[in-house]
Amino acid sequence: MVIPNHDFLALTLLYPEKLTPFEFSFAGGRAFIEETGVLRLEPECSSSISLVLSVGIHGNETGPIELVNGLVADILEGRLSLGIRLLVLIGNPVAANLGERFCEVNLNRLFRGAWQNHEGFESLRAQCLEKAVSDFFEPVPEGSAHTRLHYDLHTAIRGSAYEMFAVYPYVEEAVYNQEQLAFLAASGINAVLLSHQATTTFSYYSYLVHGAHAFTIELGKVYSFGNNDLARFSALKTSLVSLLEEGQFAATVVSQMQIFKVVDALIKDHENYELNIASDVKNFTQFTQNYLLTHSAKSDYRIAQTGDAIVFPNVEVPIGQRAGLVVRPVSIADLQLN
Ligand SMILES: O=C(O)CCC(=O)N[C@@H](CCC(=O)O)C(=O)O
Ligand SMILES: [Zn+2]
Repeated sequence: MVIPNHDFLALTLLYPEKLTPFEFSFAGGRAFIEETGVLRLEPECSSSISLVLSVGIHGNETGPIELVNGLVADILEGRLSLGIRLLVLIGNPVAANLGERFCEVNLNRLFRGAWQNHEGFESLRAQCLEKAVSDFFEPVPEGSAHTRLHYDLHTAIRGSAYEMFAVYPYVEEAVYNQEQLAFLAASGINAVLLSHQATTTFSYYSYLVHGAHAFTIELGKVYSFGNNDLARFSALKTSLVSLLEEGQFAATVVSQMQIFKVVDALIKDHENYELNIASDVKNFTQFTQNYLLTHSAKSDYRIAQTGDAIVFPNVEVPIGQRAGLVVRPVSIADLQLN
């Protein structure tokens, strides 16, 4: 059996919950469907890079799914010659079929075993995705000369003043990887948000548990299937093609990237929690000191310093979860790079 029409996305959406594993050969390697939405591609040649490309962790974030599905078809049809190990994951096919961010619970809050506190499809899926990543990285010992990578591609609910940006998972020692930042810059990523704490996101899981260079990458605003302008991802596509074919990291100067640190996480603390911004306010919109950003029966949040900005504002979350981040620009010259 092969993937009909080499369309991994169509097969995944046809069998959104379960798929019997199968394997087949393609020019230059062997392909393994391990589960629905889980495709491992092993090149014939030896490789010192293992890359996880995950998309659709939020089901309605379709642009990255279409981008990566095109790359898979290019590999299977011989237009792209695979030179590295690759695991492609379509995260939440059930929610993708519904055009929803998630069904019962946000999948990107369920990693590092947090799925054990929940039931339903997303809980099972987080467990399945963790296993897929563990199995994929297992043959390449951590700390060897082998590079483990995980790029988790998303799109944001709102537009962004920096259209494409990456979330750098929390790094306790605050030393950031220059080669990865240069790769992101060459891929059209304009800004990087330095995470301030441990989380239960997919990229943080791969960083913490598997020692991978791992990032959540936001590729502009969310659109439904068929309505994405894939030309907007052309810089990322070019970088990914040279990584997939030659194992080379595209690079450009990082000095143009805007770096942000997190000042505060806004936690929804009451049913009537309000964000004092219009629905079309973009990510990275800045405020002046003392601006009343959030209000609830339990708390008020005022901007501490002019220039502080909002990212990921969203009050449609359960009480206790993040309703946004307040971030502050920092100079890249002040970061410790290795
Ligand atoms: O646009 C939004 O409000 C959310 C976009 C999104 O899904 N972002 C990720 C970020 C994950 C991270 O912090 O690494 C998420 O909220 O899961
Ligand atoms: Zn997302």
